Amino acid sequence: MERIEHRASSGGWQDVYRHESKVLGCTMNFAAYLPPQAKDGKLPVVYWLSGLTCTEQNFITKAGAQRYAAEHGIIVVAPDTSPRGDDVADAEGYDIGKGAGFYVNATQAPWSRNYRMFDYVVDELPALVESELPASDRRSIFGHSMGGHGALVIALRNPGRYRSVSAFSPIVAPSHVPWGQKAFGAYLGDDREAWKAWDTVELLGTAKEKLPLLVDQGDADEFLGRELKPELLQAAAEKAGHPLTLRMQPGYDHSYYFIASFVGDHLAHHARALLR
Ligand SMILES: N[C@@H](CCC(=O)N[C@@H](CSC=O)C(=O)NCC(=O)O)C(=O)O
Repeated sequence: MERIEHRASSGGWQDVYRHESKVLGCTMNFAAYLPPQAKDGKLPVVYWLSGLTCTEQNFITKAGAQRYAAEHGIIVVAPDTSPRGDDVADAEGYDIGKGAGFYVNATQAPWSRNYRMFDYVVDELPALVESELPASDRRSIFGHSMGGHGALVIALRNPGRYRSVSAFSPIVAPSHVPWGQKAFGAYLGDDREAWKAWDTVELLGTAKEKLPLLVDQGDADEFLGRELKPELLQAAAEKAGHPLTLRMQPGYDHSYYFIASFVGDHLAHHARALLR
């Protein structure tokens, strides 16, 4: 892999790397914040998954996470949100195609050729990070909106792989909301049974590991009633006896101003799990 950005930040380094992804069949960028402690040995890693329209840049330039990662001594890795490049399938609209990979493994043409973000985030990216950076195999995961959905689904489908999970304004029931129905119909096809394996509220009923979920949701979020529906997560967690801390945050919208306001709490949550 090649380092394409290298900036001093909070005593460490905010880097961006470029590499050839075998899983996605294209060239990908990902961001990695290396705190000052990284010069002394391997550190745990928190993976951040961004939302619709994002690249690896949104989180590193808007969330202000570097100072908290430096305080705790954890690496933060933020991948792009879809495969990229001129040969990769795309479609009209910000909520499908490039920038909208939904962290699934697509089964339908033309998407199935490149859109395998689940395998990329779960396997290929950590293998690369843990071999090329001073990173251990202690992992946590969090994300926002489409990326919050991705973080929750990935943690629930991979018991034992992550020490903690959290989300900002996640799409908790993609099978039941317009963003998810559009993406899943395209990437996974019309059989709604196949969608259940990629839907947090469905997965909670059969989860093998009761990893506690931390979720922050702004009550002034413009997508709250139509796309996010945290009440469905609350009901599913209660029914399954799955530990959930759902914090409704008064006055906050869907933006990175919201994420920046609480990212310190989320990194403290992950540091407690990763460093004990
Ligand atoms: N109206 C926007 C819709 C896209 C948007 O709001 N994207 C969010 C994530 S939404 C769910 O995944 C985002 O993180 N945007 C990037 C940012 O830096 O704020 C549009 O049309 O673009």
